[in-house]
Amino acid sequence: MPPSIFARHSSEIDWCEANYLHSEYVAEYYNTVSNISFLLVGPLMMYLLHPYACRRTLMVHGVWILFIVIGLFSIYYHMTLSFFGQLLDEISILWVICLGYSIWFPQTYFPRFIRSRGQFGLVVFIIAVISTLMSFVKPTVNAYVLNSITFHILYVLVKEIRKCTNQDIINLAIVSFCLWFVAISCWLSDRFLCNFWKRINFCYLHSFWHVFICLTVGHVNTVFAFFDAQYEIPECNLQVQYWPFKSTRFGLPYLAIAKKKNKKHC
Ligand SMILES: CCCCCCCC/C=C\CCCCCCCC(=O)N[C@@H](CO)[C@H](O)/C=C/CCCCCCCCCCCCC
Ligand SMILES: [Ca+2]
Ligand SMILES: [Zn+2]
Repeated sequence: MPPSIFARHSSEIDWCEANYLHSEYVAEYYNTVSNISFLLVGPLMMYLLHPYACRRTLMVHGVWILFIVIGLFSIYYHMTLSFFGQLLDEISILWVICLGYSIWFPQTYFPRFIRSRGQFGLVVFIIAVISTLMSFVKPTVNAYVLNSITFHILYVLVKEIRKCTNQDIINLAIVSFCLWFVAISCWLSDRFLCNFWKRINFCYLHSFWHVFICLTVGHVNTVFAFFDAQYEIPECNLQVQYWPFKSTRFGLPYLAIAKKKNKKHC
């Protein structure tokens, strides 16, 4: 009988960190614990982006709720290394990317046959359903396909940054790129250079990936939310602020809507 998809180690991927070293219940301890970053950043971004979400769409909160879900599924996956955990982790990433695209993908790049953001969202939804079904076909390639979507995000980012004159946003885009570069280097290195890391007894790069990709998403989201707000809610006064030190450029960035007189707030 084939092993159950819920069985421990039924996933075909085993990350570099040694298994069951710190607990008999948790396969990869640091890879599991590092997902706390998703559970912290998700609710915090929901709180910080509430004024923007009220003005633009409450679906923005959906992205961060799914972000928390990624963290929870990733905890389950690294605790068990089960095939079911792997699929939950990857499918939740797919859906948060799709929701992100349907909210923030700039209208100027919509294909010609699409006439509104609603139609675009429907097309993205259909692609998400088809991709979810396809993710069962060859699960080993899922993570690579998901990572390659980043190149399309980068392409759109570069096109928008070329038109941008706001130096804060340009800096934020550069920081986002650097964070992503560190994140993907950790992911690839953990995947392909594990023997080297084992030799120097440092097998924690996948947990670093969790933290850096979490920070990348917080940063790049602020850049796309800024572009989007310029197009979609031009009447609003936009400001990039940082948590917890509002007036510095250090911390977690978010898009704030500066209050204007005679405008209704939710
Ligand atoms: C118009 C653009 C909209 C942009 C929306 C971007 C929304 C991205 C949201 C969330 C992605 C979070 C991914 C976290 C993964 C955590 C779980 C994990 O580690 N899973 C691994 C197994 O444990 C698995 O192997 C990873 C698979 C690949 C994930 C690919 C993530 C792509 C993230 C894109 C980030 C944008 C970078 C932009 C660079 C400047
Ligand atoms: Ca392992
Ligand atoms: Zn992971």
